[in-house]
Amino acid sequence: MKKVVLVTGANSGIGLALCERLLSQDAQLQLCLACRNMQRAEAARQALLVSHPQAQVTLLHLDVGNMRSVLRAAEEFKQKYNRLDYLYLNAGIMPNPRVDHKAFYKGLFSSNVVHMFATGEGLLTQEDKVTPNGLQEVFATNLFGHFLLVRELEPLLCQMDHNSLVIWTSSSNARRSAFSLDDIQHQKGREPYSSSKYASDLLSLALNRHYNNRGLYSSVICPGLVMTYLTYGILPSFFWTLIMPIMWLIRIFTNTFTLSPYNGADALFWLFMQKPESLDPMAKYHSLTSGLGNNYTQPHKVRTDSQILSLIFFMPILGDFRY
Ligand SMILES: NC(=O)C1=CN([C@@H]2O[C@H](COP(=O)(O)OP(=O)(O)OC[C@H]3O[C@@H](n4cnc5c(N)ncnc54)[C@H](OP(=O)(O)O)[C@@H]3O)[C@@H](O)[C@H]2O)C=CC1
Ligand SMILES: CC(C)CCC[C@@H](C)[C@H]1CC[C@H]2C3=CC[C@H]4[C@H](C)C(=O)CC[C@]4(C)[C@H]3CC[C@]12C
Repeated sequence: MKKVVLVTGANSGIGLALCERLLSQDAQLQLCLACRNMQRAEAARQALLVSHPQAQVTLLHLDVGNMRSVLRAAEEFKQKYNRLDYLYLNAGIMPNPRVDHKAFYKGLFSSNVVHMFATGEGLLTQEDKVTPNGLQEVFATNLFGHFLLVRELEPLLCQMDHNSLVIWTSSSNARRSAFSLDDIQHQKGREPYSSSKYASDLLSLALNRHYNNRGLYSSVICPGLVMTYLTYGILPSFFWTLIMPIMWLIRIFTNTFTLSPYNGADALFWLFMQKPESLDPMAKYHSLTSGLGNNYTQPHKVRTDSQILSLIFFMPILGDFRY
C-alpha cells in the first residue's frame, strides 16, 4: 500500500527539505504539500519533480491560521484520499521578532552562553496580532489551526488496519514559563512563539493519551537552529552572513546548531522510518548535528505534569471554537 503524507508549510525551509528526503527514501509515496501561497507551492512541487520525476506530488491550499481554510482543506483532502499515514504539522511563524541586545551581551559573558545560543531564551520577543477569526495569529497558525486539522482528519488518521503518526515541528525555544493555561493564546505576554511551541509539546503528549487506542500516535520534534526565512526574519541576511563563521565555531560546542534545512529535518525524517507504536509518547525528538557535520536524532522527555496535560485537551477554546 502506498503511504500518504501531508506536510504543512512545505514550500520552503525545513518542510521542503523534509519532502526531498521523504521522496529520496520512498519513491512510491503520495505526497501532499499543504500551503497558503500556491505560487510558491507550485515552485516547490516543480523543484521536487526535478530530482524525483516520477513522484506523486499534489498541492492543497491551506492557510493554517484561517479556520475556514482549514475546514475546506480537510474536506478536500478527505475527498481525494482514503488514508493518511503521516501528518506533518510544520508551518509556523514568528512575526515581528525583536532581539534584546542587552540580554544578548549579558548572556555572552555568563555560564549560560551555550544554552542561550541553543534556545534563544530571554533574547526574543514578538508582536502578535488578532486574525479575522478573532484569534491571536501566532496561536492560530502554530497551534490551533493544526489542532483543528487533526480533529477534521480524524476519520483518515484513526483507522483499524494501520497506525498513523502526527508530527509537530516545535522548537527549543518552547518554554514552560512562557505558557499559561489562563492565557493559552498568549494575549498578555510578549513571547507568543515560545508559548505556542510549548503548547504544541503539550498537545502532542495529550493527543497520545486520547488517541493511541484508536491507532493515532503523535510526536513532537525540535529542528535546532536552522537558517531559513524564519531566521532571516530575525536579523538581516547580511548580518547572518557576517556572523556565520562564529556560528560554525559555536557548532563545536552545541549540537543544536543544525544550520541547514536538510539537517534540521533529520528528526522529522527519522520519525518517518519508525513504527508509530514504538515511539516514546512523552518524548520530544531533537535534530542534532555534530561538529563534524553528522546528523542524528535524540529523544528528550518533555518537562510537564499530568494535570496540565489533562487540562489542555479540554480547554474550552480547543473543544468548541466557533468560526
Ligand atoms: N528555523 C529555525 O531555526 C527553527 C524553525 N522552527 C520551526 O520550523 C517550522 C518551519 O519553519 P522554517 O522552515 O524555519 O521557516 P520557513 O519560513 O522557511 O517555513 C515556514 C513555512 O510555514 C508556512 N506558513 C506560515 N504561515 C502559514 C499559514 N498561515 N498557512 C500555511 N502555511 C504557513 C510558510 O509558508 P509561506 O511561504 O506561505 O510563508 C512556510 O512554508 C516552523 O514551525 C518553525 O517555527 C523551529 C525551531 C527552529
Ligand atoms: C549580535 C547579536 C544581536 C546576535 C544575536 C543572535 C540571536 C539573534 C540568535 C542567537 C540564538 C538564536 C536562536 C536560537 C534558537 C532558535 C529557536 C530554536 C527557534 O525556534 C527560532 C529561532 C531561535 C530562537 C534563534 C533566533 C535567533 C537567536 C536568538
